[in-house]
Amino acid sequence: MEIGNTKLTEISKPTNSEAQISHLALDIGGSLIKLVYFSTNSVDSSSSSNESLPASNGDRGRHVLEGKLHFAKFETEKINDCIDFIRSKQLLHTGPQQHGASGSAKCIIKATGGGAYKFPDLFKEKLGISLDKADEMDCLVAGSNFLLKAVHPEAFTYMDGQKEFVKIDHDDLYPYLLVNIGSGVSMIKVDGPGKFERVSGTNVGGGTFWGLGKLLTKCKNFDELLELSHQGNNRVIDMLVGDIYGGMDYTKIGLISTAIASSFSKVISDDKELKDYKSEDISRSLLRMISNNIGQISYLNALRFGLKRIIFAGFFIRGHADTMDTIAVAVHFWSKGEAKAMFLKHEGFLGALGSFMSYEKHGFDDLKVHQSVQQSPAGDDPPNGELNENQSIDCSVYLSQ
Ligand SMILES: Nc1ncnc2c1ncn2[C@@H]1O[C@H](COP(=O)(O)OP(=O)(O)O)[C@@H](O)[C@H]1O
Ligand SMILES: CC(C)(COP(=O)(O)O)[C@@H](O)C(=O)NCCC(=O)O
Repeated sequence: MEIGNTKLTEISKPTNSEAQISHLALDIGGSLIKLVYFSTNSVDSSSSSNESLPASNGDRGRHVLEGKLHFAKFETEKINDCIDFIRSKQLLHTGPQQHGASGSAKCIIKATGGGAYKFPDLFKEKLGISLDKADEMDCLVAGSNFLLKAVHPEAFTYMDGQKEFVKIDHDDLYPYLLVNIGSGVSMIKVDGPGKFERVSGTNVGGGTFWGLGKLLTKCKNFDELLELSHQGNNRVIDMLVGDIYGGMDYTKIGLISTAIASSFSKVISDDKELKDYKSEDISRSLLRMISNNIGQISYLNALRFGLKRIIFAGFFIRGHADTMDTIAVAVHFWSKGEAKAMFLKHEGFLGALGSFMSYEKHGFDDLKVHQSVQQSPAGDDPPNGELNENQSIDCSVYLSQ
């Protein structure tokens, strides 16, 4: 299936049997840098590679590269690790160059996110590359549409600890609400390819969870904080409806006794200090507070525009059961089951994928990317049951001659 017309430059032929890496694109966010790059073993030639692909009339006479899309991420504060990675993987060796120009032509890499504005000099100085900026919202939407249309299994619902993959009907994809939970949160109404409006956002996002968590616990990294929340009990910190109503539900307004009436409020009446609370409990309360709040604001925005499908993405989610459960329950509760929360396997890479695909608008060749994509390996989740958002994607890149 053709997903986009991507204009990139030609890729130099491999000199050995090693994978050739090319077409690097970046999303440099407030918290994390995300990389997407393509690698191939087979560089064609129109004849040989085309034979191995489902030949449609429009594909005849094109060069075809079969390979994989790879994903990687780094903390933005450790940007030098990212630069070392790009250097060590030789991600720039076969990167985009001006068509017809010599190897010494300017090396340009597509980049989105705030860091594309903040760090151009660093990339120039350390790697000799220029960052070509792609708009963050454009990229998020392009990446989301790509994943929803071309990758299966990718989108799933999560309810009562069960994830269920959803095959999306291409004719029934739009409109939907895209909620990207990064450092902050953007809510985007998507009406079609490249047709969207950022309708809302909130500054209480993934960065808030990590920032407050770092202050209130001894956690040294995000994953540790997230992991702790698994073992925590938020009832120690949060005031529940039952705490206020003597153990009873408030049935008239639809609140059961175990619903959180007020996040963190139990600590007010406790004669305790921060050190007396377990990090596990703090982490869990924090995670539920932030996730529930985002779920509720998302639902309200879906309601504003009559949207039934809400796609949640961004690295805050991390395929984490409690996060997804809280968001899904919030959407279900507030919409009385009318709206559905959906999540993505490659949740954190929407911007980077969109950045990758944005070469079409600024390249020099008429190179087209057809992403006939399967998961690699075929749709299996890793044995520990965790969703592996870093899983590579098999695909084919078609270059017009
Ligand atoms: N290793 C990590 N370090 C920091 N934050 C992480 C990490 N993994 C996940 N996160 C969460 O993901 C958020 C960033 O998500 P992301 O979609 O990459 O947004 P941004 O583009 O703002 O960097 C962080 O605010 C934090 O909640
Ligand atoms: C400014 C941002 C688009 C930057 O994206 P991020 O790095 O957080 O992924 C995002 O943080 C955001 O939408 N913040 C919410 C701002 C608001 O609507 O109040």
